[in-house]
Amino acid sequence: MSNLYNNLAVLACEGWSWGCIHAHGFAPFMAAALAIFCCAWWWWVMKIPKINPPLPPGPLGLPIIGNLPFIQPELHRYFLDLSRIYGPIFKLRLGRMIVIGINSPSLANEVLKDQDAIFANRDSPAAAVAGTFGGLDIAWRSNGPDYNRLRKLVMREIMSKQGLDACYMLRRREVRRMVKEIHEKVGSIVNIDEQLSATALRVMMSTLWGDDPSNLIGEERQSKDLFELRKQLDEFVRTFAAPNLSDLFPVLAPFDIQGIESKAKNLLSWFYGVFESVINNRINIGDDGKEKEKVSKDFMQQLLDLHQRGNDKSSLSITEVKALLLDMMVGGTDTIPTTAEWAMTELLRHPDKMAKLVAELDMVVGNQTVVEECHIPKLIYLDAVIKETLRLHPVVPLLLPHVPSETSIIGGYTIPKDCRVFINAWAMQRDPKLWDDPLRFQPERFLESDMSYRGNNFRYFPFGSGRRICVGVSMAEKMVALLVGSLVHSFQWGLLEGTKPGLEDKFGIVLKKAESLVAIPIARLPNLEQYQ
Ligand code: HEM
Repeated sequence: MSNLYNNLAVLACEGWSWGCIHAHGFAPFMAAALAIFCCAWWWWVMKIPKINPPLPPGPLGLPIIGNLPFIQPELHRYFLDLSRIYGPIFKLRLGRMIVIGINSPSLANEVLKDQDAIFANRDSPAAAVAGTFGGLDIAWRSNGPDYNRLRKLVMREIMSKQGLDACYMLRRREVRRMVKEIHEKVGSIVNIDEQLSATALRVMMSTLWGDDPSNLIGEERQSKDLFELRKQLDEFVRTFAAPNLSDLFPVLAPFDIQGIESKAKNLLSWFYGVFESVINNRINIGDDGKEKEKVSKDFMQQLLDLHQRGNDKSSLSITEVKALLLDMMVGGTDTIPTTAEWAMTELLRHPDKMAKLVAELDMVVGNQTVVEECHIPKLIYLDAVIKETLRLHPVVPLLLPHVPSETSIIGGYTIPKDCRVFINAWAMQRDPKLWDDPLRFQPERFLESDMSYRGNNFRYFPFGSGRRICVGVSMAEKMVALLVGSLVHSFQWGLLEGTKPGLEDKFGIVLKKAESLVAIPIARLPNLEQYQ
């Protein structure tokens, strides 16, 4: 986003300096232009229809572009600052788009619970339409019967306990591979971010389609390997996050001035190629009875089973299968490792909490075996550590934008149909009015509480709430616990002399750490086999 703002700033400054240099000859012209501009502004402000009840308060913008030039790139902080000035509900205008910011549990409750059916819509940005098979996935699909069908299928068949249990061995294999890789580096500096990101990507790939990811792409392995996939995924997310003039000024949409839609299409066809070859591979394997037996029930198999149900209500088209694969890959590959990295950061900053977690792991898991998913329900302190991490560092800080399907009233203000509503979970989860000593990392606050990830309490909802709550909650819960539990159980972690990991974040679709976490591992477990 900052690029656009920088460009706007540069344009403004260039225009200004040009005006100054040539000021002599152009003074009357400039005065006339200024007068016309003021009239246009006045006309524009007056022409805004008076709505009753009014729109929420917010900063006054410029004609046509609205508040666009004044937006700060760290949106979660900027929205908090605005709510300090204008109150817990405020409005911005970006070109034709109205943005509503929400920063109080009672208003979040109105949007995500009382009026959930109205606010459960999404309006796919132009890049999402181009980049997700026309918005056929879950994340960008408008609310309605098709969305409900797709979501129910995924929740019932894939994210259910049985669905997730069916591919546990695939998750386990990749986590064990990470532990082995780190063990080869004991005593030296390890980039925890790199280890977690590579593992999460492998986990997502093997969970999605089972095989060893490096063998996936067959002959094209050299060019489309894991790193290429990572690069393309990053590019995909960047393309979505880029502010697009087509969204702010729909009249410009046919021209795709920034080339964002065509880039999204190119990326899509790259992923399309990968999925196509994986699906064909799978269908071929499926033809061979013997091979079929070997294939674990990964997501791909489960989705293809749904596809093969033909015209049944619960069937999926092959395009929907691909759109869902992309959704899962984008949804899971950044959020999970980023959360695990934040948890490790907080633990390394708080040796007393780390010691408590080590004690719990030693008691529940012991030192003769390794952390397995069956241990997770007994690891109460680990659960509290992850909950506290997601309170302070919710990786999707403003949720995804909710779009009302009809004009409605929230907090006594009119919220127009089709505007974008951003709910600042990050700010609420750090609000001193809602939490004692909110900036302190204190997992113990979750030991006595019944707060869950299900979005039933609007002081704490890192996965969102209502119909649009994250579909990957159960998978994320298992994966983050397995990753953090395995890192802490297998190694004792030290920091470089005189350093302490920082807490600075950088805003994006996923709120990441500004600097990667590095630390030095020492093996804790007695048997070499525990690292194989
Ligand atoms: C720590 C990990 C994760 C966090 C904190 C997280 C958080 C979120 C949040 C806040 C939303 C938006 C909810 C809303 O708009 O109200 C969301 C949506 C979504 N997430 Fe996650 N997520 C995580 C992991 C995952 C995983 C592992 C997957 C899939 C494998 C996933 C797939 C999705 C999808 C498809 C949506 C769109 C749901 C819809 O629009 O109906 N997420 N997630």
